[in-house]
Amino acid sequence: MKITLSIIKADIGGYVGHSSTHPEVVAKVTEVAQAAKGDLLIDVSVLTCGDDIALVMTHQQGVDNEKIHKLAWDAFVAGTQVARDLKLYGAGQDLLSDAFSGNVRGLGPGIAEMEFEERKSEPVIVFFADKTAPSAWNLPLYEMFADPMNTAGLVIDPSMHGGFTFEIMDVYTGKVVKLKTPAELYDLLALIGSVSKYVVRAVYRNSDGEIAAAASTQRLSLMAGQYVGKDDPVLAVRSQSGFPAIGEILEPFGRPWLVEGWMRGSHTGPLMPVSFKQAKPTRFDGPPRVIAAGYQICNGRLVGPVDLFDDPAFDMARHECSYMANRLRRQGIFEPHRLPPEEMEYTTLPKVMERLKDRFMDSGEKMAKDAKILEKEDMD
Ligand SMILES: O=C(COP(=O)(O)O)[C@@H](O)[C@H](O)[C@H](O)COP(=O)(O)O
Ligand SMILES: [Mg+2]
Ligand SMILES: [Mg+2]
Ligand SMILES: [Mg+2]
Repeated sequence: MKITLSIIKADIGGYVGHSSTHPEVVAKVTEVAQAAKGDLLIDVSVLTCGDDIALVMTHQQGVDNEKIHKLAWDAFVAGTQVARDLKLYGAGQDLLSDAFSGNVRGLGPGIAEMEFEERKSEPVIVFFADKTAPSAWNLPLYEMFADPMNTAGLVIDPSMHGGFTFEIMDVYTGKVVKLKTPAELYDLLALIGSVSKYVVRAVYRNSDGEIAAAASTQRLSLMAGQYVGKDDPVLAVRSQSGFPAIGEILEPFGRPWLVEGWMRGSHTGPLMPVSFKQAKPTRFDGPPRVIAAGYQICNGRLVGPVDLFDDPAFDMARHECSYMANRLRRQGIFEPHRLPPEEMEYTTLPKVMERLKDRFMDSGEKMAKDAKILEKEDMD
């Protein structure tokens, strides 16, 4: 049975500020999506992380389907109305357009979709993060699908031994390139290590071309031309029997690393793996959070979710994140905690620079340097 897994997410209003969602808003979004069950949708499950809501949907309409995208859009529009009635913060924040036009791509919401033949048993993990960018998935996807020090199955399991192909997107041009690992591993790392420019869009198994993972790659600031909140990405990963085991997929999150986002989308911070209940970024609007929702898909039905980071085995990672957060917060507004100027292009920082530009005067340094050059030219 061929099914499509579509995850479409948006921030349509925060409670309180940008920290969480309001139950009445989530209930409205759920109600609209549930109404399509048995007709357009086989099943739907609603997840929240911070101030974002994700619709995890199964259906048989294929990817980029207008009806599915419109359903998600309508659910978010209905939820926005509830957020407005409650005067929640940033009601309708990620709905960048007044009207739906064929596809939610480019309209604000994040999308991760994949179509596949449902296996005898189909375990899937949906990761959902708040206060960060799609590039947050670059490092863990590399570890899950290309690093045998993380994923033992790459060495031990014959069905994974052929490796995986990564589809990488340049977020500025929208161009994509496919790189095959292990053969092109170093080329892959040369690209995805540049997290502000390249993001992983999908991963495929080399032996048969089966899709293994799909991620949202939408960069809100590039769509809106200014900072309107962080992208807060989603990622779907298929597991077991020729794909990495659940434990291999979760393992990268046990050793925290730094991602971009956090306060005002302008800082570097650790990505903290948390339970559904702890997905409320409060300290300095963070640190960035990620949840992992496990499902077994049964004839399209989403059996789950299981809260996979609700596990004491991730306590150490959470403590480590708090420790890393303390160390970084000591830097205050100074780089490298605050992102470099190129990354601040879509925030209000350029406006400050513009206001100050005419106040820059020649310093004695430059005049002295110019005088030395003239002196040298005269002597020559
Ligand atoms: O990045 C943030 C929100 O991101 P999000 O809505 O989760 O995409 C926050 O840190 C805000 O930028 C910050 O709280 C300031 O918000 P405003 O007062 O400018 O709305
Ligand atoms: Mg928000
Ligand atoms: Mg958010
Ligand atoms: Mg956001």
